[in-house]
Amino acid sequence: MSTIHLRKDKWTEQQKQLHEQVSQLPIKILQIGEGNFLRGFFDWMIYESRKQGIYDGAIAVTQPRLHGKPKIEALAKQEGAYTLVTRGLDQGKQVEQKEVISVFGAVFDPYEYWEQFLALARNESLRIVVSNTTEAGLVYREEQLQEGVAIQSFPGKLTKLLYERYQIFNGAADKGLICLPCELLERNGDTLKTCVLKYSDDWGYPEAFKTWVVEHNQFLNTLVDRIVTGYPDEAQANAWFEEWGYEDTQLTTAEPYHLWAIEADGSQMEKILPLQQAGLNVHWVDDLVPFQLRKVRILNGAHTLMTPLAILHDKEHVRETMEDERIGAFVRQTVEQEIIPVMPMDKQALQQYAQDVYERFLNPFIRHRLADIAMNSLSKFTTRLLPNYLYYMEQQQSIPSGLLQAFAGLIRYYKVSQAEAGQFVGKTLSGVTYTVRDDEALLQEVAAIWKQHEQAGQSLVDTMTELLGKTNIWGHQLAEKSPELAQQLADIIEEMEGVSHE
Ligand SMILES: NC(=O)c1ccc[n+]([C@@H]2O[C@H](COP(=O)([O-])OP(=O)(O)OC[C@H]3O[C@@H](n4cnc5c(N)ncnc54)[C@H](O)[C@@H]3O)[C@@H](O)[C@H]2O)c1
Ligand SMILES: O=P(O)(O)OC[C@@H](O)[C@@H](O)[C@H](O)[C@H](O)CO
Repeated sequence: MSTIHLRKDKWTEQQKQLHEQVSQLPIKILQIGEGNFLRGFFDWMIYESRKQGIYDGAIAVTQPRLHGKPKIEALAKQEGAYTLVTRGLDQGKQVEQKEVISVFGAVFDPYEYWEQFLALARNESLRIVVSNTTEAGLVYREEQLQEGVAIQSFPGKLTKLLYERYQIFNGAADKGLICLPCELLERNGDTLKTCVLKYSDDWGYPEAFKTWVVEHNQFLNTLVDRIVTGYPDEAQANAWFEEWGYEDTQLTTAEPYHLWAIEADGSQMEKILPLQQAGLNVHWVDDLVPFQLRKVRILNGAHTLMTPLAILHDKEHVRETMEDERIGAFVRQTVEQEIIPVMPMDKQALQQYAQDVYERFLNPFIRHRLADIAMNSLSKFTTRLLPNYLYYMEQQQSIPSGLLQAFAGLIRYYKVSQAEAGQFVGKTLSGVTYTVRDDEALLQEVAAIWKQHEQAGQSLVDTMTELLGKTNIWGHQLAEKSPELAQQLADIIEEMEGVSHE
């Protein structure tokens, strides 16, 4: 069967027209991240705005990691066009909508085409930089600046791009960019700005440049919310391809619900990015914190809570996990009794939000793979659940048993060994192999610690103590901060494994 770009006869007239136009439009947006989420969220929003004739820019999309090359190449091969299927319940009504999205005016690998990346700096139309590189990608990591060699990290690449732009336009006030990071980190815009300034210091960029960065560029704090489930299972994908008359390796699926809260002056921003005008659920707000706390702690917190444990129990999807009597109840109880009580907000509204979230998790049309959610679980646990755990301990003077259980699940999930270069595998409680995706250096560290337990006979408690001592993972010296934790985790893991105590 032919791929999507070879069967435009199967597209609607509007889709064909918008696709033909996109290569003629000025590039107004640089997108760092080719993943499912941005394609099912931001790119869809731009497409919706284009459809209504209220946005006339194209996006240059690049991948944030060297090894994302195959994906960006696959997207480029199909002329940047891909299918998005939105399925689920929308205000109680069942909806299923299929759209060929076409918003990319350039699709390229920035590592191979570094000059093309830097050339974006001199593009006068460029206004926005949008990113989603997961929490692991929005970090500062020391890097050397080498002439002609691509910067590895996302914030590093952005710094270099901004510096080029600053030089080309002599620090013109109107040439600053607006960054819209979508990474689920609290105050993601502030974090990005801090990284840019740190790289500027490292690379000896002048103070005047840093002033320009701060005064004439915007690093907006944003909070995204939409469950984007990516490529569906093979049977569903094949059934659709049969029906549509073309194949699409970049097909992605999403729920109808979407929300984007952005800390910015909406009256100004809508002139540049008319998202509210397009009828999208976008909120320009003065204070993102309430949106942030509610969503990251409850929705993402619940995902982070359930994922390692559910995978260890051979579950594959969120819905079946929520439907599982034991794990489903564990998730609800932990959210309601350990997460919500320590949040400084109206508890009743939070409990209602949690109920809505469970409904979204139970969406019968969505198959949200735990394996996808599991990516970079170490940093997610550290940013989403660990602060909650520590705060609960301090505030309530007791152990939050659900969060502790989730912590033990996380650590047991990371009982990995290196299968081949860059690939780390673990085994579920019933012995099924799974692959863990996380920062390679961290995985190596964790695998080395588990190896001492597995092969050198180190006790489980000592192994836990060593793991808890890793401040680079937890941001705290947990072994010292909470001396009893190693024993508690070891007990839970032993119980999980079915090892009886003497
Ligand atoms: N899929 C969703 O429903 C959804 C919704 C909201 C937020 N998110 C966030 O998006 C992330 C997952 O993205 P996705 O669903 O598009 O998955 P994906 O696997 O399709 O894409 C992940 C993207 O992040 C990049 N990435 C991963 N690790 C990185 C690292 N260490 N450094 C730099 N880049 C890295 C990948 O190259 C890719 O571009 C999660 O962190 C999640 O919090 C996802
Ligand atoms: O990788 P995470 O944990 O940040 O995100 C996985 C899911 O929690 C995430 O994809 C949610 O579905 C999304 O954040 C909903 O808005």
